[in-house]
Amino acid sequence: MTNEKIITVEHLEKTFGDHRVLKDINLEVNHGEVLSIIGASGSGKSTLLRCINLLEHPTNGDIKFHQQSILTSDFDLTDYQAKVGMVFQSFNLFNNLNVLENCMIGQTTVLKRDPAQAKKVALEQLDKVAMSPYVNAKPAQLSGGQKQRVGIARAVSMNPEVLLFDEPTSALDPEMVDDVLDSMRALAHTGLTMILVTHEMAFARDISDHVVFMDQGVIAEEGSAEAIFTNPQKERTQTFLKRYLQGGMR
Ligand SMILES: Nc1ncnc2c1ncn2[C@@H]1O[C@H](COP(=O)(O)OP(=O)(O)OP(=O)(O)O)[C@@H](O)[C@H]1O
Repeated sequence: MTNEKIITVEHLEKTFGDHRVLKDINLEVNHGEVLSIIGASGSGKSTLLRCINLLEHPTNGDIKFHQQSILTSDFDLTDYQAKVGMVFQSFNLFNNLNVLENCMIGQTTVLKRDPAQAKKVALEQLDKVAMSPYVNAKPAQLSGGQKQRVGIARAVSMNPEVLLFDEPTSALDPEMVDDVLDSMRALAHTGLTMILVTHEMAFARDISDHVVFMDQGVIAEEGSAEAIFTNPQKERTQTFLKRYLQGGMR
């Protein structure tokens, strides 16, 4: 990890109708950092992540990528969304394409890589998530965990600077979760900058450099994984984590 800021969120607000979902969010993510965003359901975690890659447009405030606002009219959104990839809870694979094609299409259309190069990269990344035997399979033939590992291989094939994960294991059967977490752990060890929204507390504690606890649209507490999980200062954080422990923390 370095002190080079990749993403900076300043006074971010997001409102849906008259529902203020995000209130004055401020955040910095450094190169090589793994940031986990935790918090109760509905606290605004996914909305924050979706604002960071502009799947949602912020109502107020700013988001900077390498110190440059991503909200200006001349900002190259396609380029940004290639550099800041996303792994979705619901996989978002193309059902009519096979596994290999799913991992090639962004490379050939957005990055303009030639198909041979795109295939080489896709096969390397599929191998890393143990999906090489399934290159010709269609998504419908795969388990949820397998689909998510393809989702990770597809995202990494784009050679992103930052990878966002929006609850990547919450749609999976419990026995599939560990394989996906192992793939994410391996990625974190490569030094990739990662921001994840997760309900997997033990995993977040294990791999995060920085943890943000959200409550009702605000960052209620943030700090190192050690500080948040072993010595939370705010009562809201303590209550949230206690509830998780009682529910059987993974
Ligand atoms: N497109 C939308 N239109 C209206 N309200 C929305 C929209 N997206 C999110 N919300 C609302 O914003 C609030 C925060 O949702 P969000 O999905 O960000 O929470 P979360 O912390 O990620 O929750 P979970 O852990 O359950 O996924 C919720 O009340 C949700 O209903």
